[in-house]
Amino acid sequence: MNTTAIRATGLSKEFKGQHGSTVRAVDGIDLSIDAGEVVAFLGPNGAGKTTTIDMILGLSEPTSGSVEVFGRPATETASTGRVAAVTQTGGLLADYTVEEMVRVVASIFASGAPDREIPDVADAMARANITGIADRKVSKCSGGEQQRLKFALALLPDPDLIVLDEPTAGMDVESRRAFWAAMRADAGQGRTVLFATHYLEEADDFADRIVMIAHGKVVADGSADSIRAQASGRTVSAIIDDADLDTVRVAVPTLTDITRRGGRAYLTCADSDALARYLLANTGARDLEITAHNLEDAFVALTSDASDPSDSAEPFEAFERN
Ligand SMILES: Nc1ncnc2c1ncn2[C@@H]1O[C@H](COP(=O)(O)OP(=O)(O)OP(=O)(O)O)[C@@H](O)[C@H]1O
Repeated sequence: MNTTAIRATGLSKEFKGQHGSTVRAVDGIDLSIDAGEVVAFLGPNGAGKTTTIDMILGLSEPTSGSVEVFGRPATETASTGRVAAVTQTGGLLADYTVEEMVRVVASIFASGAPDREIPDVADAMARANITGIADRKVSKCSGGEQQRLKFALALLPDPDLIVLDEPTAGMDVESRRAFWAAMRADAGQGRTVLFATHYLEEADDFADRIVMIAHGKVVADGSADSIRAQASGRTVSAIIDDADLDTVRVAVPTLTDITRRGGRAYLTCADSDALARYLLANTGARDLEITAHNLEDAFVALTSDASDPSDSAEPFEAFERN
């Protein structure tokens, strides 16, 4: 049986805005995350990711609704050492070396909870891939190295849940890759991982499940593949003549788009299987190809559906692979 790591019910958070207005940063989120899942919170700027994460970490209280972590209110679980966080900024001492920093935090853990196992400094450093920079001053570490150091610190209490708020924001491609390589090496060992990101490919590459958030609401939830399909179906392309295309238009009312490019027709439809069957059985269409829309298409479609016209949130950031 799966254990539930995080359960949010009607989770909402309001802030006071300018001129007495109210900002509803999180707007009725229902979410259940099982222990061992690796989940990405994907959403544009201002979507409500950080506000939700802060409530999961017990750093702020919901205005309404609730969030439980391992079956207890998030604010209680926060003090148990079962949850650790990697934040974007702060938390490091510039004059220490990397290893000194890890040892200091490990000793704080050891003295604060004598009944817990003594943190294994060497193991946390190896997992976060910072053993090779053990003697480097924190102030001399790149942004990516500092994030890996924070990751090592987060691993010290051997938490059951690790929460990362845009851990690779502002990193170059190499640093981002090294960070995720360290994360990946640690995943798959039963730890629950929740990370917020703007980067579509990061969510696609690393998460088992993507929870897409826009305007404080969950607009899609599933594997990257299911979100691609959910957003706008699939495209069926084929070599087909105009007369056959006319019959398809009439016979398949769920067709949403037809374009012609380079001798092929591209047909978009919610039920690509039914469309393909029709084309093969009733027309002279040949060389059929069915392609899922990419995650960027899905992201734009889903977040713009939930959009507030007065809001000018950036859509997303592309992720450079090379
Ligand atoms: N302390 C606060 N006071 C007032 N408004 C706030 C506060 N914190 C967040 N907000 C607003 O709540 C909304 C959600 O913000 P949040 O930081 O959770 O989004 P986000 O998805 O994490 O964005 P980003 O990707 O830019 O970090 C935004 O409109 C933001 O301006």
